[in-house]
Amino acid sequence: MRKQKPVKDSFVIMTELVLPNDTNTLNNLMGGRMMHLMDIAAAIAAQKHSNRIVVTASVDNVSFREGIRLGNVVTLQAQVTRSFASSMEVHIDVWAEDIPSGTRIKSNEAFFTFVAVDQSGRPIDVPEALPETPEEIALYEGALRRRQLRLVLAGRMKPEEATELKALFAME
Ligand SMILES: CCCCCCCCCCCCCCCC(=O)SCCNC(=O)CCNC(=O)[C@H](O)C(C)(C)COP(=O)(O)OP(=O)(O)OC[C@H]1O[C@@H](n2cnc3c(N)ncnc32)[C@H](O)[C@@H]1OP(=O)(O)O
Repeated sequence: MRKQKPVKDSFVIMTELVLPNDTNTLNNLMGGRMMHLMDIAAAIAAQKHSNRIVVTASVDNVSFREGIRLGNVVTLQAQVTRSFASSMEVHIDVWAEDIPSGTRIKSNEAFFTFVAVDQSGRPIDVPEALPETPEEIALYEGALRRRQLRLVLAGRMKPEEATELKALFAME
């Protein structure tokens, strides 16, 4: 039987200060720099779940809703939502805080997929993920649908095999 682990055991919180080297000419945090931070935080969550080396397989849509300013404190919170055979979906929330004014805004969120690999880079099975809270259960239940969508978009699944997606769009 596959080992089981509560999703909360993978929780990661990472805090960074936006410095001049991280910004564009408008003093906003550059998107690529933010993606880098998100990749690291989400990868650590996947490693905590799998106790394995992980590689980033894909990143779902990331929209930059609000610019993050020079001097802001960026907080990233990542947690595994569900695991499949060797892959894990990780949800990540990004917050920006301006400490002098006491304001804190949610900048963006995203889903990353990581694959656990052995020393030769071959995919290897990971523990099952157990959601407990209502929020964790909602993310767990949506994960199969999101997996099918990203695999179809990556050309790794035929649309007709995406049963969860078909059910979503099925008309009475
Ligand atoms: C020694 C330890 C030190 C630790 C110290 C601490 C470090 C502190 C942390 C810092 C960590 C930084 C982490 C950065 C991590 C990178 O940036 S890694 C670099 C970027 N990523 C890569 O180079 C990955 C390159 N791609 C690959 O290696 C292979 O395509 C993959 C992803 C392993 C898949 O291999 P494959 O042979 O195609 O395998 P296949 O059996 O078809 O699929 C395996 C799984 O991948 C899934 N998959 C494949 N493609 C996709 C896709 N496009 N979308 C979603 N899922 C996919 C499949 O659905 C399948 O899932 P399961 O059904 O098994 O659950």
